[in-house]
Amino acid sequence: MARVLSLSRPLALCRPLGLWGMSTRSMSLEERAREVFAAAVGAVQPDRVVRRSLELSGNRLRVAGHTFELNHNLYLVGFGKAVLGMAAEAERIVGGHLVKGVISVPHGIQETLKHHGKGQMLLGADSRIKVFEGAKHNLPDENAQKAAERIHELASALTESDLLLVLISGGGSALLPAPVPPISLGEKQEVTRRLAAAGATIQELNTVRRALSLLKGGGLAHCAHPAQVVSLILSDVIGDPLDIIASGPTVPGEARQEEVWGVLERHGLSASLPVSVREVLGRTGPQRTEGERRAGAGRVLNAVIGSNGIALECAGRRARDLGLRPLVLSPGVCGDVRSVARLYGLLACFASAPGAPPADLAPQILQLGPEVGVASWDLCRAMQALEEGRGEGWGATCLLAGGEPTVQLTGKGKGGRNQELALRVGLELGGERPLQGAVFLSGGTDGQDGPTEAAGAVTDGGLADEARGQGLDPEDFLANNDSFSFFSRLSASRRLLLPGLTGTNVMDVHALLLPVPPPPPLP
Ligand SMILES: Nc1ncnc2c1ncn2[C@@H]1O[C@H](COP(=O)(O)OP(=O)(O)OP(=O)(O)O)[C@@H](O)[C@H]1O
Ligand SMILES: O=C(O)[C@H](O)CO
Repeated sequence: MARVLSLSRPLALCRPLGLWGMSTRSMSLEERAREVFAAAVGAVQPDRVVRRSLELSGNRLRVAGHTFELNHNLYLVGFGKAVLGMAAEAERIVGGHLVKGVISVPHGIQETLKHHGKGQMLLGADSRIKVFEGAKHNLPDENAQKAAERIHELASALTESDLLLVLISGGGSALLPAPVPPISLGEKQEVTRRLAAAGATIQELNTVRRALSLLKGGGLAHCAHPAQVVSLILSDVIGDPLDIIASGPTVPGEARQEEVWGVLERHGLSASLPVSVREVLGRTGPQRTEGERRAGAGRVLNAVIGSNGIALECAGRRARDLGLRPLVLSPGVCGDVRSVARLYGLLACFASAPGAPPADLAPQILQLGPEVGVASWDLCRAMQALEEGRGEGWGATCLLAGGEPTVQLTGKGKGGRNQELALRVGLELGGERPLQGAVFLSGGTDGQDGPTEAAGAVTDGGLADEARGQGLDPEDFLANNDSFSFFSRLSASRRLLLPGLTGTNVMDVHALLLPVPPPPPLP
């Protein structure tokens, strides 16, 4: 088995950002929600996650509890949206031993990071790492394929005394296209595009990609054998599954043909595949011998160095510093934004009811759990903590969650899942019995929500009245998936979350700030 590690104790490095030093008492709940989000994003900055995972002392490199000898035998490859910043930091730490490197990063990213003043995420002029930009619009293209070829060449030339540092983050699949011959890049693009359009999940999409690629599904580790491979992974998938993140190029495992065909059939592609794809999928027998597979796997260390869970833990720390009572619900929230919004609305009612919460609330909350990827156990734990919080004398509770809900796109408006979720939660909080003071924030940690310049939005129960007072009907905007236009036109955009491109991506962060409920009315 390849060694699989998750660095789950990053708390010493949760550094507060932003309005640090300002008296927390003078901050509104909305300001605190924004600070908590900034802390979540700060905790998973590419340079920071690499800094806390690589420790060089003399010629010894320590990674995730393992030590490797460096002797000008280090090579580096990487692919993903956050990889430029990861590579810049890695070179600062181990550059003295680095022979050469190749990374594949999104089209235009160097210019964008420069423009946003993120110089620490750029490589120096004398860098030994060659940068390829490609995969415009997150689709594999010829530039990304060239990068994949260089990465393939570099890995294939390594020897037993070499160490290959692999930097991986979300978006890595599109940035490392190496179709198994005779599949052409165009054919692979077509299969991926059709699967995505048919609504395939990232697990399904990457199950197919692993089977059609030379480098995915452990292919890169296989090429690098007999060198030692160390992968540092910034996860953008719920549950941090190593074989799915960027399609697992350093996670050995044979493609399970039935699973691949199952996905293609489910999404109506199996009867109309290109001949080349059929041929590759029809090949029988293991493509690598068992001995090769075992040998390769033994020299691979995969370490998750940044994830939504880590971002939430650090956000919780910051919430505590800001006088809030942190409560992490789950880093695995998924499902339709309508159900997710309903869940947060119900949890807010549960927390805010004067005296004991109404008896019918807990069953309704538990019933929604499976639809939104949250285990009953986590919901029970959260409800218990909310009840206990009433007697503890803390200020507001900051309920934190993360993940990647989905939006059913039926309209033609401009928006993103975070803005749509925030709008829907705002309406829930202002429902039949408006909840006073509760604030909700939803933001994409990459700083970009859908095709908009915002990361998300902050709302509360006063949203609907505020909008109607300005002649805006929230329901009309929702019906057209037009949440960005809604928030742009409302109160001079003050509810939008606009951090700019952050250079990282561990999916979305949700923060529901719940003030202490009023005491029950006197009998
Ligand atoms: N008008 C809209 N309203 C709401 N959601 C939208 C709209 N247009 C696109 N989206 C959603 O935005 C998402 C795509 O945007 P984005 O690139 O931020 O997410 P992503 O593909 O998951 O990328 P990443 O993982 O890098 O965040 C999809 O979930 C899509 O449904
Ligand atoms: O690159 C990919 O495959 C997705 O971002 C999931 O990691």
